[in-house]
Amino acid sequence: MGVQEPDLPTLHEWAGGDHAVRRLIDAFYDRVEADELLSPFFPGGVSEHHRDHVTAWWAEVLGGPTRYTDELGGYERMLAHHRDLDISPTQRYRFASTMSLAADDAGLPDDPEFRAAFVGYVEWGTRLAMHNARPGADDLTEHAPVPRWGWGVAPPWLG
Ligand code: HEM
Repeated sequence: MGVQEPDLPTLHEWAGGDHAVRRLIDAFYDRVEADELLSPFFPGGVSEHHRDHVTAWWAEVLGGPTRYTDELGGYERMLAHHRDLDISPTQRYRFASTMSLAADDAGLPDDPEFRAAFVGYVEWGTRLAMHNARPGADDLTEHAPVPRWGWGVAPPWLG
């Protein structure tokens, strides 16, 4: 999974590295904790443990360190966490649009190329999450690599 883009910075580098990804995830879950559609998924709030693990997932997806695969259980652990969550289309959309707002909160680069790649992954990932979360689903992809997202059709403007 993932397009080889050897001459380009990774999305992780462009975003500002691990610290920027952590700022994104904190901004996102701070909003989730206050959201009437999303907070019920996280009774008692979103733990440090969860924030750290999801940061590792995102850093890896964006082309950074592979800690989620190497130390945290990889795709299979992510899949296990979404099984049977029963995510509605309205909740999926709220999740995706909240990620976009969190990217602003966290001061991630706002160039159109980065944001297009970012929301492309958010749209893809949330739709897969909703699919994987159907109660009793028995047709899921059980094993896969953690995805590595790229710039797609609009690479960064490097002058
Ligand atoms: C781009 C989309 C998504 C990504 C990248 C993502 C990523 C992850 C990851 C990596 C975990 C496991 C964390 C760990 O290892 O401990 C997780 C858990 C979880 N996700 Fe997602 N997720 C996405 C979409 C969603 C959506 C749309 C919802 C609900 C609206 C959701 C709700 C949850 C919940 C409630 C857990 C924790 C479940 C538990 O602790 O048992 N996720 N997510």
